Order: sequence, then structure tokens, then C-alpha cells
Amino acid sequence: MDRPREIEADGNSNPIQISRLALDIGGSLIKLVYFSRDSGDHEDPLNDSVRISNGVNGRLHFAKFETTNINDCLQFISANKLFFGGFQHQENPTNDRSFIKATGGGAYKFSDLFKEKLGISLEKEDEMDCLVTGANFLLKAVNHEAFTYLNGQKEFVQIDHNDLYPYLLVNIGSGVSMIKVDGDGKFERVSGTSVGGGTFWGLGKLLTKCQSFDELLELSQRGNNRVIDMLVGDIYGGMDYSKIGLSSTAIASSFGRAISNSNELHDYKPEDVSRSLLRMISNNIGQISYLNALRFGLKRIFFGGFFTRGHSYTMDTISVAVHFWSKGEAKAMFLRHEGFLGALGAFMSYERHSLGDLMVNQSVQIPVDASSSTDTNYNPPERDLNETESMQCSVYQA
Ligand SMILES: Nc1ncnc2c1ncn2[C@@H]1O[C@H](COP(=O)(O)OP(=O)(O)O)[C@@H](O)[C@H]1O
Ligand SMILES: CC(C)(COP(=O)(O)O)[C@@H](O)C(=O)NCCC(=O)O
Repeated sequence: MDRPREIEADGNSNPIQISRLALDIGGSLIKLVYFSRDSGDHEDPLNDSVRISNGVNGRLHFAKFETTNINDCLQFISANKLFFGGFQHQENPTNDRSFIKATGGGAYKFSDLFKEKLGISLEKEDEMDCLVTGANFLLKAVNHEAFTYLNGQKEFVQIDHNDLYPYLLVNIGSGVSMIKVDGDGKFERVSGTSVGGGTFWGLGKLLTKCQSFDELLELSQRGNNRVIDMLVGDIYGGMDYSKIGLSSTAIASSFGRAISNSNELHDYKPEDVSRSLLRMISNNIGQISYLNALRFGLKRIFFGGFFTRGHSYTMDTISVAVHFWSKGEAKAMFLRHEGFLGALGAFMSYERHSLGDLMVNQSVQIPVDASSSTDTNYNPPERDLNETESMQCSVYQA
């Protein structure tokens, strides 16, 4: 395969440092993954983990924007000259039309906008394909990518490359896709639900009037769902229903308390509403995931998508649901780069055009440019790794 042609900025003889950008344009968020080459100035010849012969060393960067703010994203790409890293078509190198790999519904919806504003074509990659490629890549190549989260305890999972498949990938984006993964490129989307991250954000916005997703998430941390949820004990006079395994504190009916008095929405605290909503949706997704894992005899469930956002209450609720329904048989696992599976998959698809292989030789946490973060006022309980991380890696040219 031919080496990909470097596209040079402004006719400058030095190749630009940013190369290869891929996008996942979803219903709620646009995710960007791009590779920047090491300049060579800071290379340490003694550091073998960074310097790998024949590979192009550099860093993978992650950034995201709200889809409703797509113009900010276009501006970011343009200001940082990320699109010069697009490929030129190998079949017709005289055609100087470069393209960016893109996945998600927005790759179709905003195709004309990218053409008009940046003069760039979006080369579409299938969303499910990209999610699976991204998940497999992260699970195999990145240390400390997957972890369990139960009772506030995060535990990294050692992935055995020879015993990774089959697993269930549950991507909680605006909606939810459940994919049975049997190998590289071998998968089947077995289920889905429209009650997902968009539901939490959309309903939460209507019910609490909050202005950002982070505000809604932050509210949930201070809330008490028992104010609104009807518990088993509310129905059973404070007693457990032990015969069917339900304790008095288990939720019998999400939001069920709201029917039993004359309260209006404004009588409830937004934080309590947010907490009940988050719990209801997380619990529901955990339960449907388990049922699908059961359908196919899968023991491992990996959760991706930006709904979880490394948020402890969300992950805890999902884990408890999977644990409870499977009686401890199935395991819920989360990914540090949860929201970037699709974008990573699209990035990896350049491979088919000439990029040989991508190797992550160490995973480090270094802040990306502040401009790449759209979230301003949010202090997550857990550090939000997706906001501030890039990883050292090598791209091997075929
Ligand atoms: N800053 C944010 N703004 C909006 N939604 C966010 C944000 N961070 C996390 N989310 C949640 O993540 C969901 C989108 O997840 P994502 O995996 O990006 O899906 P999609 O591809 O559909 O955009 C949203 O519906 C919302 O629940
Ligand atoms: C249509 C989608 C694949 C789009 O992906 P998203 O932007 O939500 O990440 C997803 O929203 C979905 O799987 N929705 C659930 C549809 C259903 O199975 O009922």
C-alpha cells in the first residue's frame, strides 16, 4: 500500500504536526479524535516505550462538542487546522478533494455543512462497525481501560486478549444500542432502547429547567430519589417483601410517589427529580442489558457512550442492576474513553486507506487544549478522563 500523502499547510515545506482527524457526530454530541505527530524536539532516545522504530510517534487527542453547537466544532477544526490531516483519495490523487472519516447520523445530516464551511467531504463509516472497532481497540491496546464500579469502588479489569469474546457492548448515547461482539468486525446489534442519554437530558431539562447536562448531573448528586420514588416499603407498610427478594427500600415504582399527593412539579426539588430520573434510566438500561446478556449467555457487559460520563451514581446504579438481576453472574464494566468508541472506530478505518496499524505504547494523562472542552462549570465527582486526556501512541504505516 502506498504511504499516505502528507497534506501540507499553506505550502509550507514542513509537514504539519496534526494529522488524521475522525469524527462521530451523534444526536447529542460530536466527538473528535485526532493524531498529532511528535515534533521530534522532545524525543528521548532512551525512552523505548515512546520511541518505536518504523512507527510515527505521537499523541491521540480527544475532544467533544454539543451537536447543537456544531459551528463551534467547525471553528475548532478550522482554527487548529485539523482538517489538513484529511486523506486524499488514493484512487484519484489528482483530485485534491480531501476527506475526513466520519460516523454517526450527523455524518449524513451535516455532510453539506462540512463541504460548505470547510470544503471537506465526510467519508461515512457505519456507526455500529465503528463502535465495535473502537471498543475492541481500547480493550486490547490501552492499559487500565475497563473497570468495574460497585459501592463506590473502582477496580480496573485485566483484559485477557485470548478470552475477550464474546461480550455485550452497550452504547448509551442519545439512544441505546446493544451489540453482541464475537471478534474483530464480527458482531450483531441484538437490541436497543430509545430510553437513553437523550431521555435523561431531555426530560431532565424539561422537569428541572436546568441549562446544561452537567448542571443536571450535578443536581442529581445532591438529590434524594426517595422523595419521588415509591418504595416497596411505601406499599408494604414499611416491610420487606422478602418472599420475592425485595427489601423495603427497593424502588417499587419510579416517580410513583408523585401520584399520591397533590404536589405539583414546583413542589419537588430539581435535585430530587434529577436523581430519580437518573436512577430510573440507569436502572432500566442495566436491566435490559442483563436480559440481552442472558439471551446469549454473555457474562461480560461493557458500557460505552457519553451518558455515563464517569459519574459514580450512574455507574453504581447500572452495576447494581446487572448484579441484582443476574444474581452476581454477569459483570458490568465501564470504559475510560466511554464516549469515543465510534470516533476511534472511524479513526481506525483510515487503515483501509493506508494506515497500517495503531499502537498505544503508553497511556498518559495530559490536558488537551482548553478549547477542546465544551464543559465549563462541571466538577465531576470522579475526574472526567475524557475531558483531559490524550494518549501516547504510534501509527505504523503499511
Ligand atoms: N456535555 C454534554 N452535553 C450533552 N449531553 C451530554 C454531555 N455529556 C454527556 N452527555 C450525555 O451523553 C449523551 C450523548 O452520548 P453520546 O455517546 O455522545 O451519544 P450521541 O452519539 O447520540 O451524541 C447525551 O444524551 C447525554 O445524556
Ligand atoms: C439510532 C441510534 C443508533 C443513533 O445512535 P446515537 O446517536 O444515539 O449514539 C441510537 O439512538 C439507538 O440505537 N436508538 C435506539 C433505537 C431502538 O433500538 O429502539
